Amino acid sequence: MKKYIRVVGAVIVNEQDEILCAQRPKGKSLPLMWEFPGGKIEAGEAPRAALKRELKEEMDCSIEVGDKITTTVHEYDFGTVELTTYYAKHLAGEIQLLEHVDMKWLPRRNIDALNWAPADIPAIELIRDGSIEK
Ligand SMILES: Nc1nc2c([nH]c(=O)n2[C@H]2C[C@H](O)[C@@H](COP(=O)(O)OP(=O)(O)OP(=O)(O)O)O2)c(=O)[nH]1
Repeated sequence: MKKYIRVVGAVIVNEQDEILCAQRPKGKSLPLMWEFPGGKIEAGEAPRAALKRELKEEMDCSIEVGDKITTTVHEYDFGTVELTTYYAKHLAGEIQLLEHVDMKWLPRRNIDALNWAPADIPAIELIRDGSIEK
């Protein structure tokens, strides 16, 4: 059976209604694709706590986690990813790229212009269309 991987992603919105997009490194799964910062939920961990931990580890910043956007399940060749996205606010700490190769703040209406990881597409459409308030 395929690995089932529970992942959380932070949709960080700034005061200009731009969204933080992060580019994955070359040497890992989904090389150079764009994603929301975040990662795997550890055993026994609450999803929002996992998101805060991952943002500290990947970008050395602290966030406030807000409303859930959506949960989607996508089958990759390396496993099945269940991705849950949450709106979040950047609270403190200059964003560092400790795991990503690039980042962009994109206006909400333009976020579908990047080459997103396939699991992210339903969330991207909801965010772009503003179906969920931040
Ligand atoms: N953080 C994050 N991961 C995503 C998104 N979309 C998506 O398909 N994923 C996938 C990529 C990875 O396979 C998995 C996230 O796990 P991770 O970030 O801890 O994994 P990784 O491949 O970088 O690291 P590793 O397992 O090789 O140590 O979920 C997303 O928007 N954000």
